[in-house]
Amino acid sequence: MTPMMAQYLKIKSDHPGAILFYRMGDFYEMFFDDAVAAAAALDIALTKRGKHEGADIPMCGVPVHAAEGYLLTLTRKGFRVAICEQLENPAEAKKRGYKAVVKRGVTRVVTPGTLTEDSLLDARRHNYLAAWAEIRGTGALAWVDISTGEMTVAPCKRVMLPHLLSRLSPPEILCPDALEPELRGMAEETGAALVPLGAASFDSESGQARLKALYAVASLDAFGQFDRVETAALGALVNYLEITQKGKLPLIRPPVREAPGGAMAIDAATRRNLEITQSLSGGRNGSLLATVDRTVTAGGARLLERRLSAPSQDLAEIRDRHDAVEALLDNPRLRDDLRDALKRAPDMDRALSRLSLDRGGPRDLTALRDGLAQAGTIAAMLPDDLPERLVRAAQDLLGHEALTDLLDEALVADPPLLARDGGFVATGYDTALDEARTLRDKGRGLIAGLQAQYTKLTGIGSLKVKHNNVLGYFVETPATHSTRMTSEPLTETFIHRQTTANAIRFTTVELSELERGLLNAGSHALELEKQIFARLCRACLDTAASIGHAARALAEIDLTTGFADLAAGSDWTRPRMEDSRAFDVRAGRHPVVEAALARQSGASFVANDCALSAEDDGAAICLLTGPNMAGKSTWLRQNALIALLAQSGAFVPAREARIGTVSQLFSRVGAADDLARGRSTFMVEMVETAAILNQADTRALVILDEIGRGTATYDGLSIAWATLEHLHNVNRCRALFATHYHEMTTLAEKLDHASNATVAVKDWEGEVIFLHEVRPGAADRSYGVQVAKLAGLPAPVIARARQVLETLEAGDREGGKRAPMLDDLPLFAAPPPPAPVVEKTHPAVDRLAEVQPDQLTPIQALSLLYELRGMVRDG
Ligand SMILES: Nc1ncnc2c1ncn2[C@@H]1O[C@H](COP(=O)(O)OP(=O)(O)OP(=O)(O)O)[C@@H](O)[C@H]1O
Repeated sequence: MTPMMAQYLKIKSDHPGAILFYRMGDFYEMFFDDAVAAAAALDIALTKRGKHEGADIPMCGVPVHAAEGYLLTLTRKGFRVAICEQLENPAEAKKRGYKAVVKRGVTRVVTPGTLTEDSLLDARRHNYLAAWAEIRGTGALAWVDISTGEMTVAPCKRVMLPHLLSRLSPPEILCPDALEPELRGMAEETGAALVPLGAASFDSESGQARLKALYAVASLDAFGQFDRVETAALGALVNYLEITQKGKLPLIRPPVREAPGGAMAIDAATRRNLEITQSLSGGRNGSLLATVDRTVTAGGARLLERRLSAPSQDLAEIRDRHDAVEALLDNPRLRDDLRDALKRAPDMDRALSRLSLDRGGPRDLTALRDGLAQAGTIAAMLPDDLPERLVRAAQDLLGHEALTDLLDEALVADPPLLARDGGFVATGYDTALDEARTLRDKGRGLIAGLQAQYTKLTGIGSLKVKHNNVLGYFVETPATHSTRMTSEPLTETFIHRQTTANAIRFTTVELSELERGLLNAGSHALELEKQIFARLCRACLDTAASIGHAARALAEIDLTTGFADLAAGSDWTRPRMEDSRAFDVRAGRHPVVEAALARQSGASFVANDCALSAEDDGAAICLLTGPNMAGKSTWLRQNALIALLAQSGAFVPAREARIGTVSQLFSRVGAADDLARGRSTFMVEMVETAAILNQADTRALVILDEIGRGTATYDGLSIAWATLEHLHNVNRCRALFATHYHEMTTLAEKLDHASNATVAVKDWEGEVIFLHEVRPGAADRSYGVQVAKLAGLPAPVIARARQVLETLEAGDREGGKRAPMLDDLPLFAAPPPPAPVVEKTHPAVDRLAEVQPDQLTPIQALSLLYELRGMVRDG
């Protein structure tokens, strides 16, 4: 075995669960199974290199300069990648002996939850790493976004874990290895990679020690009270970061404990149904988030996603948010100015995080310089008679003059991406650097001057002084001059280096000396720039906490301005929030459907009321019936979204709204297939309904859309019936219930707190016209057949359906004789012949058909002729 392969195998054995990117010069190489897996995942060529134990060693590689793209693909596919770098250059290794292998070591393990590079992240979304801990039946989930430094922990029961995961969608979840089998299915459902760790990672005592060390504090009390299981989850996160970042810990803000009951509870199915951050087709387009997003900064966009994913239940907090939106709504000039200024504020959170991990570049420094300068400008724009929330944000933006002055003085306006090549420190900032640069530039000038000197000496006009990475500086002439150049007296000056097909290359003593001087000056300048870079990074990291506050304040101002802009542009209103169980919306609209209608056809959305206030300790249930396509689902969802938007801090698409805070939001749609989970349509529907009936409290808002439709009519009706009774009598919550079972409308008479509503349509010459108006009362019929006709079902099928429907309805009228009547309808009767296409004939032809020529007098015949001609002329 070669010494290099021995080194590879040793390093690989320390990282069994990751693909090892083994640095060899300008490439990261992969070997053995890693190579096979990576070649398939990355669609690159699999080759071989040497033999191990008699068999070929599979190998593949990616160029270092393009590695980020490949890392992205691998992490998206759920792989972890250990980056193994050369820790010395080959010359240093050679000093140890001819056969010495270059020292290598893993500098970082790239995993889906620990990304920081802009190119690997979506700027407008969070990227969370989560850890689940359990101690004697109590559980806690902790999560951190290392690209922004936010870390949170929440106590959580195991049954509620899927809901929390669906809110955060972390790409990677850590868990104690003993729990892995139980959690695997759950992780797969959320699309996360599950990483089992040994029990030691989750030990609460060591967790506490790790956290204390991280924040350099003697006790965690200053950050709040964390119980054992919460400390265990937080400690596991920190431990994992230590392992993957190889001791270089990112900047992490003190953990925030999310109290149970702080956020409106929304489970995974509800999130899917309401298409809050993702549409049913999977993308962001068509979601509520995409429709209401008017933010102009990445931080603002991330905050919006957080707020919509976890609306508040805290009345004071919600009113506070609305106050701020209202103030900016009333001040359009200020709003426009703020938005213009915010557009120029870079993403400081992510820049800071990269700097803390030594992964930053000069552009991260200028992001902080420009961001903090912009923060100052924005603070100056905010008058101090604004609501408390905005005044507080304005204060957080201030106080960074010293750092901005420093960065301003030290950096050029548009620096290069990497610190490696230098060229980012401004002239005039550091005298030693300026001198080194002058020397370097002078050297370049002198070398350029040599060309003229040598042209004169040789008399060869085409002689050039050139540079490449292999030879450095050299003199080149066309090959035709080779004899002259390699004979006396020119050989006294020119030393031959290389002959190519067309040219011949030389060096000279003078050129080499100048080059050495230039290289020395150049590397000295570079060294100085690197030192300055490190100093500037330290200066930024020393004030990291207050930069973080400024970044958060910018996000808050951006979100508030965005909400105000949305309210102004879309005619939204401030909801009146109460500590009650009111739900009274006047002229409400569905923001996403309204926007889609405006985009597609320019049609306007019909606004509808919803009076669903619950009194005393009773329920408030509205049973909605109405034809297919009338707008039932739209109405149901728009009311859920109005509650969600209101508690997120936004205004709502309605003329007026009075809402008592909602604790839990549930939304279910009957019968959506879930083949991936191997459950039948109906099973899914029932599991989800059961979850609501078991959990909904009196402050919940429940939306059930055609529950029961996935089974036979009578079973479905019975289940829907019993479900509604349970919601009314036991859960006693606010609920909207849409159904096609008209039989259920009688329930409204039987139950005290239930009412009927319907969506109006007009029947016009057998065609259905949708009015989209929700009114009190029950629907008379479904118009399913008419809707089917609109959808283009073949005419014979429609005709047959009408026939069946009439028979069934006749049976109903005669008192439940449904079955016998159906028997009368031969099931396999030949389909009725297609209705003959009746072409409308001209009235003149009809008139002519009536004529009996034998009974006409000549005069009558003549006048008939005139009459017919008249009819034809009139058209
Ligand atoms: N208030 C409204 N104003 C204008 N158009 C509307 C309104 N409500 C719904 N629509 C339009 O009608 C379409 C159908 O609405 P929706 O899906 O809510 O009907 P539905 O009654 O639930 O139908 P089904 O019973 O077949 O599921 C929507 O896609 C939308 O284009």
